[in-house]
Amino acid sequence: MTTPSPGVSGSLVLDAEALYRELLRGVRSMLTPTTRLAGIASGGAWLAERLQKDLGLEGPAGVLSSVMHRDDFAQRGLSASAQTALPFDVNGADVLVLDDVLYTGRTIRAVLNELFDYGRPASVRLAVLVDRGGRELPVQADFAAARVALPAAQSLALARDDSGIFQFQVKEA
Ligand SMILES: O=P(O)(O)OC[C@H]1O[C@H](OP(=O)(O)OP(=O)(O)O)[C@H](O)[C@@H]1O
Ligand SMILES: O=c1cc[nH]c(=O)[nH]1
Repeated sequence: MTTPSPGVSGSLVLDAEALYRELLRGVRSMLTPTTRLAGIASGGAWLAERLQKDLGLEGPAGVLSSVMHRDDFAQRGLSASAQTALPFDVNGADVLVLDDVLYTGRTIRAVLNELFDYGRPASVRLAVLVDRGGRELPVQADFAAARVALPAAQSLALARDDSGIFQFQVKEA
């Protein structure tokens, strides 16, 4: 699955800032007056925070942690990543979940469980910077700024430099 997208060319060249601009465009087109943003810790939380500002939305974006519902909790245990913080009533909310990378879909399954611990949203949608394929669960993004086929031996994570500019870090597993 490889779809040419802004910021993606050749084997693997990802311009995270170009992808962010594409994500901003996509999320803007998805917004309704009742949409609430919630980013998945940690990469998705930075994204949601920046989108919240760039879209001129009031208050902080929500943060969702996958930690308590991960299916590999027994191996990983509690990590130091951010805790869930949802500055809105989840009951009846239209939640737009943000993440940097969608891979197996296991993180999304875990954060949906986390979200539903806080209430019963009216709707939940998902927007990501990169869908790298490799799904192990029936999960899909409503919007992906790029779709690339990445070898299982590589991992991709969003990072920020000191001035807040996004970069992708590609690591060999
Ligand atoms: O679809 P999946 O196979 O679950 O993978 C995608 C998740 O993996 C990465 O998070 P990671 O757990 O590495 O944490 P991080 O955001 O703190 O880097 C990424 O940020 C996604 O949240
Ligand atoms: O629940 C989860 C989330 C991400 N990755 C996993 O292996 N399990």
